[in-house]
Amino acid sequence: MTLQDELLEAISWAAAKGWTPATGGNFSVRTDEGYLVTASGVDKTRVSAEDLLRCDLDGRVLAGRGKPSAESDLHAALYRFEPNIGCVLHTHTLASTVLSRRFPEGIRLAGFEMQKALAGNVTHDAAITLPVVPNSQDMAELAAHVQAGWPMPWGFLVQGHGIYAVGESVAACRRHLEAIEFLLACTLEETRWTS
Ligand SMILES: CSC[C@@H](O)[C@@H](O)C(=O)COP(=O)(O)O
Ligand SMILES: [Zn+2]
Repeated sequence: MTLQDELLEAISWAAAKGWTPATGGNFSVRTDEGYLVTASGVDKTRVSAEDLLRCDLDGRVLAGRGKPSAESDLHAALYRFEPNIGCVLHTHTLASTVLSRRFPEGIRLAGFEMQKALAGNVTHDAAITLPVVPNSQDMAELAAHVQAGWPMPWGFLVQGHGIYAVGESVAACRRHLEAIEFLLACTLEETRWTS
């Protein structure tokens, strides 16, 4: 399968899960020349190859129709920060939106078997933190918030906004995104018990 097809499949998968409401979310994969990213404002349940733009690592459009994602420059920054990042998947989910507002200092996870789906974790018996960065419409500012908390090997949450998952490949990034979403759903449920 080509990288483009892997990306399109990942977008359809995330959209089918209901993680991209009202055109929310953006998605990219690293290429030889930079990255391939979703166009801005498209319905992620109906994305096709014509809705992807080719960009260089400075975020300049090399080819493609329409405008790149409003958050394309953040994708570019992530690829520049870490040469091992091969894919960036961003979703707007209920749990990530609510919990990133409730816990802006980061979301502590401990005792979940699913933590092992996040690279570098081999046991449930560890406390890890999912970073949360303040939201901004200015991608340079948002990227600076992310850089200040780097490294973030699985991704991060943007406050009141959603999840940015990263991974070495599309498959690894999908695993991180799904694990983060599952761990957040568990945490949201537990937060309800205790509040
Ligand atoms: C529909 S609100 C979400 C947007 O503001 C943005 O955060 C987003 O995820 C999608 O923007 P896009 O420009 O389509 O990539
Ligand atoms: Zn978004």
